[in-house]
Amino acid sequence: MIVIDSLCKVFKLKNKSEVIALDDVSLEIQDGEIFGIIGMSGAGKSTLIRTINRLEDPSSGKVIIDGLDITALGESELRKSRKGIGMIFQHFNLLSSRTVAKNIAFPLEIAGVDKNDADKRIDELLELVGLSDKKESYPSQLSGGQKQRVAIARALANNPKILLCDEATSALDPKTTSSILDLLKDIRKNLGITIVLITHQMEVIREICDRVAIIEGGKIIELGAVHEVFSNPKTDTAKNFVFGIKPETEIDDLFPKLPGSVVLKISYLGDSAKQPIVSKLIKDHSLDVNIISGEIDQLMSMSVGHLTIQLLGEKANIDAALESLKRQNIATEVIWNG
Ligand SMILES: Nc1ncnc2c1ncn2[C@@H]1O[C@H](COP(=O)(O)OP(=O)(O)OP(=O)(O)O)[C@@H](O)[C@H]1O
Repeated sequence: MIVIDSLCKVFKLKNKSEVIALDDVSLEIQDGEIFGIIGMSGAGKSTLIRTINRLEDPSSGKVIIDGLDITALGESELRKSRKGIGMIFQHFNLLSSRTVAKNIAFPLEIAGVDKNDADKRIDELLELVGLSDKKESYPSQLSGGQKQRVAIARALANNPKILLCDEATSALDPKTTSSILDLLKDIRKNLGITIVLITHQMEVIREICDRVAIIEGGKIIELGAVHEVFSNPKTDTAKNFVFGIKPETEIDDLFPKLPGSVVLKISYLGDSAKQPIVSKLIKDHSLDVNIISGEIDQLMSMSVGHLTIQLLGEKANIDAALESLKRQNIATEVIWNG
């Protein structure tokens, strides 16, 4: 388990001013979990993930991995414990003068692994990432997705228990992103390792994460199972990530401003996503329903539906409909009340 306890990071700038990149962050990440950290640019994502292997030293607070306080380690102990943590990056960071095999060999050489054992391990890793035929290629001869596969193989060379992914798919097109995310899912399933990733793409969180933390201004502002955050985002930032950054004025243009009508966003989970919610509203409460927008997100574990609808009818019927949605645990947010 990774325990991040009251972590703060303050960067002191040359002009004597300070930037608070992490502000009292506490988190627990379970073994075998795929944990996502999402935030806008400058929110503190990179700083946070880099404190887990101490590429960045925190100003205060602790990172404890399987009971070992990483923040208290000296250089040589840190080097040893880093073997248990692999990392991949947005721009792959491969050595351009080395072949694929030699890139993967690099951490094995540093760890002093015998040449025969290293060769065997390289072949296993190439098979795992589906690149056995590219063993003698150079990075410049590979596509972005293939480069990230080499980086993943290299990160896994010393059998780490944790894989840190720093915007690992941000430089890739959607199809390649999907194939890399599938590979990460397989790696978790087959090797049981813990994956911590940072991203600014909600699709990444949706496709592979079990839990997500939303970070803003160096603070965790929302944390929970992905389906919980998707079905009931609480902060404006979370809503923006979940619903997409659609200016209110854009939604405003999509419905007639009829007096007495109410416009609401509803989000519903799993089994309720399969219920005929709209037709029940019409039948049970004698309302007319105008559908303004809607989509269903397929998450790792379940589906979450989002609908923006306008209810038209008697006020008492609208109130009763809102009550019944609440009783069914369907998250609702009134965004316009005529
Ligand atoms: N070495 C540094 N020196 C000074 N300030 C820094 C340094 N590294 C990061 N910061 C500042 O700390 C804050 C958090 O930066 P960080 O890179 O962690 O954010 P991020 O969420 O990863 O952003 P992005 O998605 O743009 O990479 C920002 O205000 C950034 O300018």
